[in-house]
Amino acid sequence: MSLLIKNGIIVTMNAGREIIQGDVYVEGCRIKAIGAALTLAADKVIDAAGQLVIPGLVQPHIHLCQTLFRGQADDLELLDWLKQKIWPLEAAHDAQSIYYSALLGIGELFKGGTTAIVDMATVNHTESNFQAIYDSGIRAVSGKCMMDFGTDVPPALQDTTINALEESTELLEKWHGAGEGRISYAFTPRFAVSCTEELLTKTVELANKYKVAIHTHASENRSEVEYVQKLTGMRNILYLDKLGLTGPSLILAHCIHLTNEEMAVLANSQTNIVHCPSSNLKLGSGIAKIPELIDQGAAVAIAADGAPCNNNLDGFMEMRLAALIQKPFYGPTAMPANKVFELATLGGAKAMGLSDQIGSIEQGKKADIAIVSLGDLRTTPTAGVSIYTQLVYQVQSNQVLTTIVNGQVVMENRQLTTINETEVRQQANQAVKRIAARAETVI
Ligand SMILES: Nc1nc2[nH]cnc2c(=O)[nH]1
Repeated sequence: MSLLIKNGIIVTMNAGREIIQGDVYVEGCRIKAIGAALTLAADKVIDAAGQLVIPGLVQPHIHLCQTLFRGQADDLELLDWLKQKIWPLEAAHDAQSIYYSALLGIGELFKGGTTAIVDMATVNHTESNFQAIYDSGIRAVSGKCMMDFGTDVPPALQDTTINALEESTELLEKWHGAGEGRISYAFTPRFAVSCTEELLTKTVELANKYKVAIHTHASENRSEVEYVQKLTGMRNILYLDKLGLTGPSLILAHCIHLTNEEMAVLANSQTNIVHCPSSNLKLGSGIAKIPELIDQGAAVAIAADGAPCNNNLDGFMEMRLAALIQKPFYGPTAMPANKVFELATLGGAKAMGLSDQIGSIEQGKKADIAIVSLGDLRTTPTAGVSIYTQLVYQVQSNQVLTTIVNGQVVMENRQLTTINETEVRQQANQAVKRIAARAETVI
């Protein structure tokens, strides 16, 4: 299958950050040629005249299993939000509800131009989560959430250490590399609050053995950090570092409450930090010191987190917020639009360990692309306006017309092609009622 995207404004994000007026030719899953007026025949031609052709957004911290809980857990701080709402709801999931929760999330992500994610599933029915990832066509790193500790964790979500690791390894063996390499496995211990030292240590051993990533939450909330300090006698990041949970194959969500020493550890080890501005504001967690981390050379990406702490999975909203929230602290020059767009594309690709595959539109890279209309009042005028300004401050996700992952068109003219939107909405509405009845949580 070949695809020719014609006459677009191609925001390449290549090393020279070239913006090229022209065409992108895709063969199979890869970008084969970029240039003005390519004369290659293709199975399918998309006219992108006057539209932006951008690398798909990469969001390396999502909880697809939580999409079904959107709107059901407002106005709580992290640990109460987990204990009172999210854990009981996750514990009440069944295989079918996970499947539709994931498809609901992925459909929303495609409609907002996100082509790749790192996802933390829940403890049970992880197969269904992977099945939805597989069926939808999204590029994803995902893993079974592991928890083996904590009095407030519902029994249904608490594994033994050995069980958490064995089940994760079985899933890895089945799903790592599936979908022609579109799917990767990551070990995903939830956070230091609900994982024993043994689980974390063995996770590192297994991740090294299988050469896969580890994804976890870290230093998101003040009480979380205090709890870990009480438990271990150490600051959270220093504890994770001691156990081997820092470095380029680590993807740490949030990283808000950090000492200078912890910031240096993260930057020097090239640990991937995923900034989730909406979630951090909504849960009242705080504001990560992203400009300082960037100045120290840290690896930073941007993501929406799960639906119940956001309540959207919208990469454009996250970019805008990531730019705006730092300016009162660091001044208006902090987080310029071109830098923010870089974090949302190349930064995410790096976090996923896929810098050589995605994050930019370059010959030989995987065809993960979004086509964005500028034909909207909010993106007018265009003359003299930086493309990055448009993308970060003005474009809204409903201006994404077409989304392509691995050369497959997963949304065209705002119609999803791999997901039946009507069915997913119906199933999601039914499933959430089932879960409510089981969860004994007021929904
Ligand atoms: N935002 C967020 N933080 C967490 N920390 C541990 N679990 C979670 C979760 O599900 N969401």
